Amino acid sequence: MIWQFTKMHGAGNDFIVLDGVSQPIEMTPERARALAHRQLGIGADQILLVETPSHPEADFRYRIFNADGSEVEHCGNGSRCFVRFVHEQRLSRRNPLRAEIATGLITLEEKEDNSVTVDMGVTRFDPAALPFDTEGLSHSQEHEETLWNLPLPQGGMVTLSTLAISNPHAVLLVDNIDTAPVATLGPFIESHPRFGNRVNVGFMQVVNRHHIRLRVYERGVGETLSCGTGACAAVATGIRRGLLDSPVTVQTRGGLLTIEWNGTQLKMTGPATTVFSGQIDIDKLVKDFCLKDE
Ligand SMILES: N[C@H](CCC[C@H](N)C(=O)O)C(=O)O
Repeated sequence: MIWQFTKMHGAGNDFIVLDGVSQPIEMTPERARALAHRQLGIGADQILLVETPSHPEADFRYRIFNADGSEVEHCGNGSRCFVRFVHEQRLSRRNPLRAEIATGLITLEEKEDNSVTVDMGVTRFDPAALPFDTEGLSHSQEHEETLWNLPLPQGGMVTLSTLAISNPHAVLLVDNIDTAPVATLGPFIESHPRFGNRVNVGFMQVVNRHHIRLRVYERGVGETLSCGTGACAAVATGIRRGLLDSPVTVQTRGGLLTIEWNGTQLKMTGPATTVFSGQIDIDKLVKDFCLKDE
């Protein structure tokens, strides 16, 4: 079966976007892994699927698959590409759009300056929202935020805060993201047994009260150039810790995002870029992909 696709990125976080409204797309973990594979497939951090909604107030359903094939609750950078794609493909001229995600509705708007603003939906701070097993962990309180101390295998511990921007996030404060142990601590925390659905891991450096630098080791992918929900998680955590004031510029390796948070409403503004469109024989791709030695 031939699928039309469009390759896009939001601040360097890259996606394969599929129109599941005009063409019959049945996504499986294996198909997502094959499409996202950097050598054997098209290559991407996530696959974004546009579908007809089931929610009466939504214009479209927005589904997200990580490079490891896992389907997840939200993708912030992807949501900006989602609305750009819907408009460019003339699936709708409505602006702003309402998209149905796993935990409810989000509102997406293309701005005059070509940026995109997204109302990111529900933000929850209780460990059960992730889920995160805090049994037996020491913790401290910093302003509104609870900081958990996670023991490290080699001794010592790492302090993190946790929240759900629909998807699960753990955020660590570091002095300098360029020397942060993202490659070691990232995977250790991402698949730590205390995180029942795994977790995205953000390393945040506070530059001033309106500016942070951020690196994210993403669940199901690894380190990406940028993570939209990770930027939201870092800013919400920083504000609750009394370190930041809204709005905050989030400097990622892939570009700048602006996050506004008033304690309930979380808004993200940033770029969305279309790189190229193409088509692929999905059955042949999966067949070839399965031949590789793993
Ligand atoms: N890896 C994330 C999904 C993509 C999030 C990120 N690409 C963003 O822009 O929010 C997760 O497993 O929850």
